[in-house]
Amino acid sequence: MVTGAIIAGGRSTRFGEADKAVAPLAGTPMIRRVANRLAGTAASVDPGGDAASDGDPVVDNLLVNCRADQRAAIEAAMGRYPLEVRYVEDDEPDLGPMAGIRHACRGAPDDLVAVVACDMPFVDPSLLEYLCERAADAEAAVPQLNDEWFQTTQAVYRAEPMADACDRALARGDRRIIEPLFDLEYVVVDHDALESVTSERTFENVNTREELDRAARRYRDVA
Ligand SMILES: Nc1nc2c(ncn2[C@@H]2O[C@H](COP(=O)(O)OP(=O)(O)OP(=O)(O)O)[C@@H](O)[C@H]2O)c(=O)[nH]1
Ligand SMILES: [Mg+2]
Repeated sequence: MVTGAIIAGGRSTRFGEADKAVAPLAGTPMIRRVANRLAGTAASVDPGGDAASDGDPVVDNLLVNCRADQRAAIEAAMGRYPLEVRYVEDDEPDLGPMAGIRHACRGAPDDLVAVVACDMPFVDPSLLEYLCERAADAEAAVPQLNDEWFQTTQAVYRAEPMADACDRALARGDRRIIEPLFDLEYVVVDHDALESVTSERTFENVNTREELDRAARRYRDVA
């Protein structure tokens, strides 16, 4: 069983005043686009697009991690899902994405946690399925596009060991998102493996208004 965990506790500073998690992307809040892809829900709940998310859910439960002050807007932005959606709030804000992943792993009802940042609206469900397979005999499966860049915010973790590793890193004052990995038995999913299951678009993330506009144009193309 797998929990799909959307990490949304950031301040969206490059985006401006608004919270990018709930910003409309081609008419649908970005976080909902991410959730739709995990939940396999498409036209029925999301008129106007996202054919790419049509299909079976790749997760058994959904979880959203955010700050307490974001919660109401995010709940309003999320769709209705046949899966349970849990909300896990940061106990202390602004500790960074790794602290968000820690909360997600602590709050997940399943042993495996497929983490996706709220600003990755093109996340490919088949990649998440593949990462879950690769994590079968490990504590994490993390994509690596080139020699140094680990895609830690679109990766699969085993809930308890990852939460413990995050706690240890944070306890020694290290907030780097990569840090807990070195404490785990992790599998690197390299470029060739990635190429066989998905395209780099799955990792495209939205940081600015311009990137949101560009993503919206692409969304209309794939819908
Ligand atoms: N829980 C939690 N999540 C965070 C935090 N900072 C970033 N994130 C999430 O991590 C993911 C990647 O972070 P960024 O792309 O830097 O997003 P951001 O920090 O909101 O945006 P910027 O302020 O422009 O850097 C996004 O899904 C964010 O919501 C944090 O302090 N706590
Ligand atoms: Mg940031």
